[in-house]
Amino acid sequence: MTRVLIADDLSPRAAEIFRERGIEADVKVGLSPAELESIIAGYDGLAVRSATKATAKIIAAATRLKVIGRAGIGVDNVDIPAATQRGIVVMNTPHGNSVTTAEHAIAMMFALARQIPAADLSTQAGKWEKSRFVGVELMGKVLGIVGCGNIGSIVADRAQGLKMKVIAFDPYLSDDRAKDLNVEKVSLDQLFARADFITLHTPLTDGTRHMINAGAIAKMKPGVRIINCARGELVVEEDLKAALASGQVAGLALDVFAVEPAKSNLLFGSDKLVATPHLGASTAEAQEKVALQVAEQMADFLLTGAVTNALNMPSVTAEEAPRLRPYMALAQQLGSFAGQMTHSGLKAVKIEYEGHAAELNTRPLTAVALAGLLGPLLDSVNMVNAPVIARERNIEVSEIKHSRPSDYQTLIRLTVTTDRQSRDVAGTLFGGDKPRLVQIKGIAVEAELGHHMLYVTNRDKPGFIGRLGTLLGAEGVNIATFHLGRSGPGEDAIALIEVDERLDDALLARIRQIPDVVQATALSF
Ligand SMILES: NC(=O)C1=CN([C@@H]2O[C@H](COP(=O)(O)OP(=O)(O)OC[C@H]3O[C@@H](n4cnc5c(N)ncnc54)[C@H](O)[C@@H]3O)[C@@H](O)[C@H]2O)C=CC1
Ligand SMILES: O=C(O)C(=O)COP(=O)(O)O
Repeated sequence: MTRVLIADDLSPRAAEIFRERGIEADVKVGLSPAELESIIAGYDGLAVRSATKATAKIIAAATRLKVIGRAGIGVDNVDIPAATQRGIVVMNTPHGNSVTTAEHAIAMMFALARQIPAADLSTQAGKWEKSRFVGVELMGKVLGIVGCGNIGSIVADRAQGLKMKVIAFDPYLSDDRAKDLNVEKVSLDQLFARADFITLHTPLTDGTRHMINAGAIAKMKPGVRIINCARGELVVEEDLKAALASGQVAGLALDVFAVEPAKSNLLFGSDKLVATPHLGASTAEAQEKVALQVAEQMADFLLTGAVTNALNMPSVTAEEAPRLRPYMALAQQLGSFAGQMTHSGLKAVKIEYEGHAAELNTRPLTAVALAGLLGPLLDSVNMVNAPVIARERNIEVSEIKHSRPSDYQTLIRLTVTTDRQSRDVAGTLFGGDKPRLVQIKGIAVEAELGHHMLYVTNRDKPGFIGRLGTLLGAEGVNIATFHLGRSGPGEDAIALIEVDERLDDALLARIRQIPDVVQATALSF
């Protein structure tokens, strides 16, 4: 039975959905890394929020795992390269909590502007310090948004409703999108120089880690207020502490910390700090949405092969998945056929799609063809890691969709170039769903690939088929199907023979001794 582990505090909807779809769901929140490592081998799926760290060590122990689902946005707690290497799909729910998180950033901005947490404490302590808590108005102030993606854009929209002037730094924000958002695109230095409030909404990456450091703070407007509802490590906490002390930063609102859970932190204790315990995504609405989305996405993938919001493989919609399935089988077989024939250094792979195949979402097909190709050469290859492995090994991969008419209604052709030669193999679907090889090295055949095959190339001479059949019969090899092709009378010929068991090397050597045989190979599919 398919089994999923829910390792963080997800809405109960997630477990319900898994169970409704026939997947066993274990909810085990608060496992230590060692506990998680010791049980993860029993699961096909792992659902997390930000607390569980899916490290390379955990992933190495996850021998059965196929998918990690993040009920939320940030995936910095998942070692994606390690997951990819092991062929595990990593998916998130990119929109489910963005409004909620943007609203938290706006709430934090108000909390800073009017010192609401400190005023609340003082008032409830019976102090009535009206003159201590004089705030600043937001209208007309400049809000600098660093990272204007899903959440940043919603913050921009809400801030405009408050009549703030919104400027943004985001290297990937297009001019058109900035115009649509009514946001002024600026450089990071301009943003630092002009903003009264700065709010961070980038992912944590090597490029964004510690971007708010002493050097950056020095470029900011004196008295700036900073809000971070993205990731703790975007800032250098020590530098912010110094800036709060000097007054360069007048207020700081943090929802996220370098080390979480932040039971203690060097910034704690300042009345200029407003802190929340990573609550950005924590509303009933957002949690319901992300739990539902992640469970649906993971169940779809585990049960149907549909891929939504994956960070390390191309998407396959639920409608496409059944249509792509026979093509996946064909692409895998073509790749595997070529891979089993390839013994020297692979240099390039070309995958061509003709007819109906050219109208499909071909990226997953290319990925599966690569997996088929690399599978016989390497351990643990699947469609998730095959494109990465090909890239790492400098194998040039090209994908071509032909709009020209084809002899076949649908055709996939794989051309593999090695140090020594180029070899191509093409296949189609008979009756819409049955994979058939129709061309090998330019020679037409019509072969269904069985579990065990014998592939022979020979010169087309009378008597060859009889001699081969006699030898196989004498050795007690049962022939299931026999397919022949030749480029012309007396020219190159091929035979693809389905046999009940894989032929051993001794028998292959004897087949190679039959006059006119060029090559004999046992293939398994
Ligand atoms: N506090 C919380 O509970 C939550 C925190 N988050 C955090 O918020 C982050 C952003 O989420 P979304 O807006 O949905 O992601 P997104 O991917 O839609 O937007 C991120 C934006 O950052 C930009 N960016 C990347 N590198 C940059 C750089 N060096 N400088 C400036 N901009 C850069 C990207 O171009 C993109 O537009 C997440 O990665 C996550 O870490 C998300 C949800 C809840
Ligand atoms: O979605 C995100 O990126 C978040 O940071 C939310 O984290 P959480 O699911 O609340 O632990």
